[in-house]
Amino acid sequence: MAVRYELIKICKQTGARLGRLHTPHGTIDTPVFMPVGTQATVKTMSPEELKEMGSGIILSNTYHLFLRPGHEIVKEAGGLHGFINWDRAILTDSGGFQVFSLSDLRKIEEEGVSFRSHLSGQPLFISPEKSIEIQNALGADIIMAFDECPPYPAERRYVRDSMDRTHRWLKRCVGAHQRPEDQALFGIVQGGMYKDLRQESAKQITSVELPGYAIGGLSVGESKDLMYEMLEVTTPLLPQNKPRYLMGVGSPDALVEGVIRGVDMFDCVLPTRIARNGTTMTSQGRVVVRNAKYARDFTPLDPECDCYTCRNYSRAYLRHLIKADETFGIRLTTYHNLYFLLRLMEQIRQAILEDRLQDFRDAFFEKYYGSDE
Ligand SMILES: C=CCOC(=O)Nc1nc2cc3[nH]c(NC)nc3cc2c(=O)[nH]1
Ligand SMILES: [Zn+2]
Repeated sequence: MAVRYELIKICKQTGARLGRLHTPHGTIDTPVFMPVGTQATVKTMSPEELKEMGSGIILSNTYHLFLRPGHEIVKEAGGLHGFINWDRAILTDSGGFQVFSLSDLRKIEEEGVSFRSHLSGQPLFISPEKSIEIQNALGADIIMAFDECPPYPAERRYVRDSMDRTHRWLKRCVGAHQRPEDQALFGIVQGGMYKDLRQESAKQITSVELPGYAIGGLSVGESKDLMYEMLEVTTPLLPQNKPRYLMGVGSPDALVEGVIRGVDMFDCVLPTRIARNGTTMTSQGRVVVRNAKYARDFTPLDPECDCYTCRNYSRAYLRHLIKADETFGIRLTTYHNLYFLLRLMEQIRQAILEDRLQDFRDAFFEKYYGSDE
């Protein structure tokens, strides 16, 4: 079995799950936040720093690596693990979402998706079989089925036709997968913002026996309340003994609320993306450290954080580096933001263990958002 999920405990206050994900590259405690390394690197972080902050699994994007350097080169390097010198777990997406969101899409049809490279403009084509071929070459421990994430908002008819095709594509992915014993293929539930379609998609996707299931089509511009509503009708239909992965979600509130609604795995570019413009997440809420008010603030970024950044540097220094566009500055804010989210997940896991996740949520929201959101 490539990837095995072990359910450890269910929080009596919320129903949230504490688990362990056993993979060929180590065991990961869940709920887990996965740093995103789009082009085979978590921007500005070394593998050693990611290990130091406790990350056991990172994400890389199939679309980007297919375009550059090409999956054959990565395969010759020994797969992604050899290429990036990371001996812990890796998850790759199927390329679906990036094709729709990055390239100038030409056509979606039963066979696959035609598009132009956002780098060279050259016409390209990805099918479920091609996506699996690329992911088999990249060698990630967890790979994703090729799906369509419908735009938001979208007509019911469009969502229904798209999700039916995603179900047909899943079967083609299973058929094309060459290494199921080494790489765990996850299916992806769709259904847009239509509760009945979500339930039907969950039933269709879970009718295919797989090591894990993802909840797609969310965090695409809908309100958080609508996203939570869709989670509430979807996760109860997913098998308890398999991991649930909510893609593209990573703000502190959405992580806590997602765990409370039965999600085990998350990924998001937010912490690394906002770090690059000097915005950080701290125990007292967001601190935009590039703001003038921090020019003479010689205190740590987050007084409650024991990360490398907070132990060694002041807000004034971080502000200076960011303003001066010094690379070291975004390394320090990136390190802290990732550390903050990984520590938040640790606190969430502890709260589940002690059956007090709702209390933790309320206290955390009060401190981070200043009001009970
Ligand atoms: C990324 C891991 C594996 O995902 C896939 O291979 N396909 C896929 N990716 C998504 C990514 C998303 N990001 C957001 N918001 C930032 N929403 C997303 C929705 C999807 C989705 O429906 N499908
Ligand atoms: Zn810190």
